[in-house]
Amino acid sequence: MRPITKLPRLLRPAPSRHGSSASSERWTARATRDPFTKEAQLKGYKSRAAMKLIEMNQKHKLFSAGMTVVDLGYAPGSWMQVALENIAPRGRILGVDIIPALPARGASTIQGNFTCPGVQASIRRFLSDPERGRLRNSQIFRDGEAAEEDVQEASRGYIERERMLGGEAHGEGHASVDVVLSDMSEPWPIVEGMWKASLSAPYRMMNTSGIRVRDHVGSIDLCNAALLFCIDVLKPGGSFVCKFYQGPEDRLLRNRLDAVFERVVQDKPLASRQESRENYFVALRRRARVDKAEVMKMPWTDEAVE
Ligand SMILES: C[S@@+](CC[C@H](N)C(=O)[O-])C[C@H]1O[C@@H](n2cnc3c(N)ncnc32)[C@H](O)[C@@H]1O
Repeated sequence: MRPITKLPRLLRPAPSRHGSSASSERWTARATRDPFTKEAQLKGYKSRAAMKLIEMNQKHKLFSAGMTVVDLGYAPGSWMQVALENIAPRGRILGVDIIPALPARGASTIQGNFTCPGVQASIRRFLSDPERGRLRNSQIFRDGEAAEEDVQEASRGYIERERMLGGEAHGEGHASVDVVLSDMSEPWPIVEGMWKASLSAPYRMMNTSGIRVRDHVGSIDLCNAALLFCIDVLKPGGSFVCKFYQGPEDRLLRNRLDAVFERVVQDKPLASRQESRENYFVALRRRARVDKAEVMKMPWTDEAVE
């Protein structure tokens, strides 16, 4: 294979205002050698993170055609690309991120902090609409003429349309999601390079602070928030993938996941750098009956668990 000497802009860090810094040169040198970066680039993914989800999907069969997926922390959007490939053409995906980023074609997005109640309310509103971001009125313009029944259909509110679909009402997005993905990491501001950001190559915050305990606790908080959300919106049988940085609270998160899902696997995909404490829990088959209060009441320390 021809060696790749120049990385596409999305897979490169933004240079500093004064040209490339030593750290960005080191980053480029490492990325140029990295087989996962090369493969992601060749396959047209927005980042090498795609290779992690591809591997986890191969092992755990997360996706199938027609599914509804929520992708928490989607930017720049490579997990979204992988999910879309597997759920197309009728499947729907909603990405949520603090930063604005151009979504993959066919995806819907909400920009905001997932831990804010207002953002979660917007997600639920999106999920309670059976169309979930699909174009509603396209059929009206078929052959340039509006059929009367199409006009009537388009003018109905979504609650009425859902009622007409035959009792598929999900309330506030309740239990209508097949897979929740969370690759969120507590964001850390980057202090240079913002001037080069655009929607297709978004300004990206750093994923880790370099302070182990901080990265660990921050990631567990985000996983807990995502797990609570899963209890509300995942269908029985649905799956959840969440990233965390290893540390003493992994065990509690694992116990909570065990209470909500029939099978939980800890995974470190090959594309996840060996030197990183990044790990994933893949939780499969959400149980039908879950008591949210009981799950979140679970003891906080390992000693109390045993
Ligand atoms: C590692 S990146 C995700 C990469 C993505 N899975 C992909 O394949 O392109 C983590 C993302 O999580 C987002 N994030 C972190 N905390 C968040 C929060 N509380 N709400 C929404 N997004 C968040 C960050 O802005 C960042 O874009």
